[in-house]
Amino acid sequence: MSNTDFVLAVEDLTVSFDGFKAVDSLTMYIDKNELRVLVGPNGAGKTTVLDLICGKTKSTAGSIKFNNIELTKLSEHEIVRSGVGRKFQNPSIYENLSVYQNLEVSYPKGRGVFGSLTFKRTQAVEDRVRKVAEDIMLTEFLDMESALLSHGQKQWLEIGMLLMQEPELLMLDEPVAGMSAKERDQTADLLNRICQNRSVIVIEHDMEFVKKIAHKVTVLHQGKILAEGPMDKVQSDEKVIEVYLGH
Ligand SMILES: Nc1ncnc2c1ncn2[C@@H]1O[C@H](COP(=O)(O)OP(=O)(O)OP(=O)(O)O)[C@@H](O)[C@H]1O
Repeated sequence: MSNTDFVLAVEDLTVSFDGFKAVDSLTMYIDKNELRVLVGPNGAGKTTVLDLICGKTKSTAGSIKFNNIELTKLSEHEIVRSGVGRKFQNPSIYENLSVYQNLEVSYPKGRGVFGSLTFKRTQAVEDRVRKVAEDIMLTEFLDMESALLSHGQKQWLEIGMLLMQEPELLMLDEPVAGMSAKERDQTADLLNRICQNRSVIVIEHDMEFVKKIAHKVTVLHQGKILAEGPMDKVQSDEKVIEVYLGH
């Protein structure tokens, strides 16, 4: 069955590593402007699902359709160009560049990191940098060297660098790890803002944070879906309590 009503349709997705199925016949649909959170015990397959969607890992079977384009046949670069952004756990920003420059180099038609003499700082780039800086709460820090930002601000900057490319699907792996309580709240607000015009998939263990952001939660266990639905329903699911929340 091919479904065209979803931004992302994952169907019967499987990946085996030497016979071990890290993701096992997974079927999941993500709506336009949905914020979905993947939870589950260590080793459940959460990171592997994101690796499969962004093309870092190739599937053994099944399909991943993004706006009805089959992603399993595309390279990582082609997947990025099709509108999928992925943030890994550790921020990978250019520490010696300013916040402004980090955002600027992330603009799809912007200059490369090593600079291009022909690059002109167009109004479109400037406008986009300022809009994204506002979204990620770094307007006051645009001229600051990025190395001087707090850990949380570096995470936001990396989210901003992805936003510069206007992805239609953004995937974030444990975005609040290592953040203060205040930064977690600010990140929840940030994610609630950015999913207003794109879909977002977040992997997260902090259930208080999940409550603040999730439209729906998918609980993975041994590469399969154990439960899926709104947070309150998932939280009271006996199977979920037994294998995950009760620990
Ligand atoms: N490239 C690989 N080769 C072999 N095994 C792998 C590979 N990638 C993942 N795995 C295995 O697949 C399983 C799922 O791992 P994954 O990292 O997706 O889990 P997770 O749910 O993200 O866990 P965590 O919460 O600890 O990050 C684990 O048993 C892991 O060891």
